[in-house]
Amino acid sequence: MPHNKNSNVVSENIVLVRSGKDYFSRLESIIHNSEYEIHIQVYLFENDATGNRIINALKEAASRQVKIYLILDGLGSFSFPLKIRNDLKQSGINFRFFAPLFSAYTFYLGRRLHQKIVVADSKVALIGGINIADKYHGTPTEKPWLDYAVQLNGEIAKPIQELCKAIFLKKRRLQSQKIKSVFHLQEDTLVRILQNDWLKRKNEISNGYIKSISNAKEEITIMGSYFLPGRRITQALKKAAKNKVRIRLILSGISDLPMTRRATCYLYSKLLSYDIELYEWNSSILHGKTAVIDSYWTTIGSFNLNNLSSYGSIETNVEINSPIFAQMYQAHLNQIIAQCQKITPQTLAINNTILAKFTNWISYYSTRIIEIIVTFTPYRRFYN
Ligand SMILES: O=P(O)(O)OC[C@H](O)CO
Repeated sequence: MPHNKNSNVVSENIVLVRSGKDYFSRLESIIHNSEYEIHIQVYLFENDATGNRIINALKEAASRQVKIYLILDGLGSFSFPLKIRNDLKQSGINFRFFAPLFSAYTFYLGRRLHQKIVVADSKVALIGGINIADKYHGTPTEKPWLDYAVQLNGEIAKPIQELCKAIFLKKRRLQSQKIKSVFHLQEDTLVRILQNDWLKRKNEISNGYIKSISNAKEEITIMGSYFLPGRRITQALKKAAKNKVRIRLILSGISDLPMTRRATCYLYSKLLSYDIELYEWNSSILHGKTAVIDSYWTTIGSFNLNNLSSYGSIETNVEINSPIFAQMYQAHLNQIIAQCQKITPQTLAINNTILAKFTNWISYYSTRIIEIIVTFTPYRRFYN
C-alpha cells in the first residue's frame, strides 16, 4: 500500500487510531460487522452517552447470536450499574468484573485489569490506552482526552482473541503461556503484542522500554500520562541523555489526578538536569502512554511509565518496528509538541514557589507510598 504522509494507515493491517470519534466510530463498526465473537476488556466503562452507545451496539450484536464477552475492572468500573449488568446478562452477553473489590476469594488492590482491548471474530483488534467513556470520546463542550490505539487487522487478531478468552474464562494455564506475539506484517514491519503482569512474571513491556531506551542512538519521544518512572527506567533515560540522545517527554499540563501530576512535577528539576526536554500538553487531559525511538520503534498501549503498571496491573501494548509507522507517528507527536508549553529551568525558576515545591514534594512521597502499599500488598487468598 502506498504511504501517504498525512495518513494514519501505513499498511492495511495496522492503523494508528486517535481518541475521540476516530476510536469510537471504529469500535462501533467492529461491533456492527461482527459475525460470531467479540471480546471487550477495559479498565473503565462509564454509564454515559458513549458507554450507552457501545452497550446498544453490543445488544444489537447479541440479538444476531454473536457471542459477547465483556470484562471490566472491578476498581476502574466500580460504579458500573447493577441494572445495566443485569440487562446485559438478559441480552445474552457474558459479563464479569475482574477482581471485584468485595470478593470472598482475593484481595489485591494493585493488580488491576488495566488493558484496553477489543477483538472480534479473530480478525480485527483495537489495542491502546482508551477506556470507554465520554471523556475519551469528547463532548460538544470538552475535547477528548488525548490518547491512542492501534487497529490490527488479519491473523494477528487470533492470538489476541485467545488471550482475551483465557482471561475471561479464568484459564490460568493459558494466561501464563506466551501467545504467538510476533508478526511480520510486511517486509519492514514487525509487530509484537507485549504484556505486563508482574505477578505472572510477564515484564515484556517494561523490559521493552528499558531495552529500547538503552539502545537508542538519536531520539526518544515519550508521551507519558501519570509519568512516575521507577529506578530502572529513570537510569536508562539518564544514560541515554548522557550519550547525547535527544529525549523529549510530553506530559500532562492538566490531569484528572492532580496529586500524581504534582508528583511528576517534583521530578522536573532532576529531568532537566539530565538535559531531557519537557513539554506540557494543556489543550485537554493527556492520557496517552506511547513512545517513538529513532524513527523505528513505536509502542502504544495501556502501560503507564510508573510502578503501578510495572509491578501491579495487567497491561497490553503493541510494539511496532517499522520506519514508516514510526516516522508517521513521530511527525504527529512533533505537531503535538508544537502546541505544548516547554518547561525550561527558567520557567521552572519562576513557577516553582516554595509552596509549589512543598506541594510537589509531599505529592511525590505520598504517591510513592500509596504505590508501594497497593502494589505490594500481598496477594491474599481467603480460601484454601
Ligand atoms: O488508569 P488509566 O490510565 O486507564 O486512566 C484512568 C483515568 O485516570 C480515570 O479517571
